[in-house]
Amino acid sequence: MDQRINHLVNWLQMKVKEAGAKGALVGISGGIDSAVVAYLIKRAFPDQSLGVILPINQRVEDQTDAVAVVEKADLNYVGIELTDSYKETYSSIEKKLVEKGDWNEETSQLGGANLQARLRMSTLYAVASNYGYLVVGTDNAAEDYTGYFTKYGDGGVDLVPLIHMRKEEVREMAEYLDVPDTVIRKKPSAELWEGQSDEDEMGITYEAIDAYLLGETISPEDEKRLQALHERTEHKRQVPAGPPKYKGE
Ligand SMILES: Nc1ncnc2c1ncn2[C@@H]1O[C@H](COP(=O)(O)OP(=O)(O)OC[C@H]2O[C@@H]([n+]3cccc(C(=O)O)c3)[C@H](O)[C@@H]2O)[C@@H](O)[C@H]1O
Ligand SMILES: Nc1ncnc2c1ncn2[C@@H]1O[C@H](COP(=O)(O)OP(=O)(O)OP(=O)(O)O)[C@@H](O)[C@H]1O
Ligand SMILES: [Mg+2]
Repeated sequence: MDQRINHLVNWLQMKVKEAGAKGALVGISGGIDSAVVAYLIKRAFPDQSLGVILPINQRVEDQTDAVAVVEKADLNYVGIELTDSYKETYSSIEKKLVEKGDWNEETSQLGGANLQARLRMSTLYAVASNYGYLVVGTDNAAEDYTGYFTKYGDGGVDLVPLIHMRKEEVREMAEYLDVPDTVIRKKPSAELWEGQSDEDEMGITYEAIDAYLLGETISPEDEKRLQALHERTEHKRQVPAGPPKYKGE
C-alpha cells in the first residue's frame, strides 16, 4: 500500500510541477473520497496544500467530520459558507423562470443539486488561483464508470488521482492512511439533498460496480443498470463535442 500511495504522491508532484503550479487543494466534504485525497496532497505538498470546506445546508455531523479529516491529516484548511450564495442564486433562477411560466418542478431538485456542485467548483477555482494551486478531484473508478458526478461540478477539476481505484480500494487506502473511522464507515452520499445515498440513486451497489470493474460476473439486472448508467453519461467523460470543420468554398 505504501508503494501505491507513493505512486500517487509522485504523480501529483509531477503534474503540479509540469503545470508550473505551487501546490494543490481539494474540497473536503466529510466523506471518504475527499479524505483520502486530503492525505495524499498533504504528503505530496506538506506546506503547499489546502482543504476547502464548503457547506451548503450541510449537516453538522458532516461538517464535524470534515474538520476531523483536515485536523487528523494535518492539512491547512479554510471553511467558506456557501449556503446563502446558493440560496440566493437558486431563488433568483426560480423566481425568473416561475415568472416566465417555465419553471419545471420535476427537474428542480436535480437542478439545484448540480448548482451546488458547480458553485463549489467555481469557489475551488477562485481559491486555487489565489494560491497558485491546482484543483484535485475525488472521482473514483466506480463514479467515473457510472458517470455519478456533476458535469463541470465535482467533475470539473485538474487532476483525478483516484480515477483507477474501485470504491473498495479507496476504503483500503483510507484505512491504511488512518482516516477517521466515522468517515470510513459512513454511507456514501453526495449530500445534495436530505437522505441522498449514492447506491439508492444509482440503483446499484458499489460492491456490484466494483465486482464488474474487476471482470467478475454480476446479476443480469445489475449489468443492465450499469450499462445504462455508463452509456447515458458517456458525454461527461469526453471533451465538449464540436461539428466537423467546414470544408466548403
Ligand atoms: N448526450 C449528451 N451530450 C452532451 N451533453 C449532454 C448529453 N446528455 C446530457 N448532457 C448535458 O449534461 C447534463 C446532465 O449532466 P449533469 O449536469 O452532470 O447532471 P446529471 O447526470 O443529471 O446529475 C448528476 C448526478 O450526479 C450525482 N452527483 C452529483 C454531484 C456529486 C455527486 C457525489 O457523488 O458527490 C454525485 C447527482 O446526485 C446526480 O445523480 C444535461 O443537463 C445536459 O446539459
Ligand atoms: N461540503 C463540501 N465541502 C467541500 N467540498 C465538497 C463538499 N461536498 C462535496 N464536496 C466535494 O465534492 C466531492 C464529491 O463528493 P462525493 O460524495 O463523491 O465524495 P466524498 O464525500 O468525499 O465521498 P463519498 O462518495 O463516500 O460520500 C467531494 O469529494 C468533495 O471534494
Ligand atoms: Mg460524499
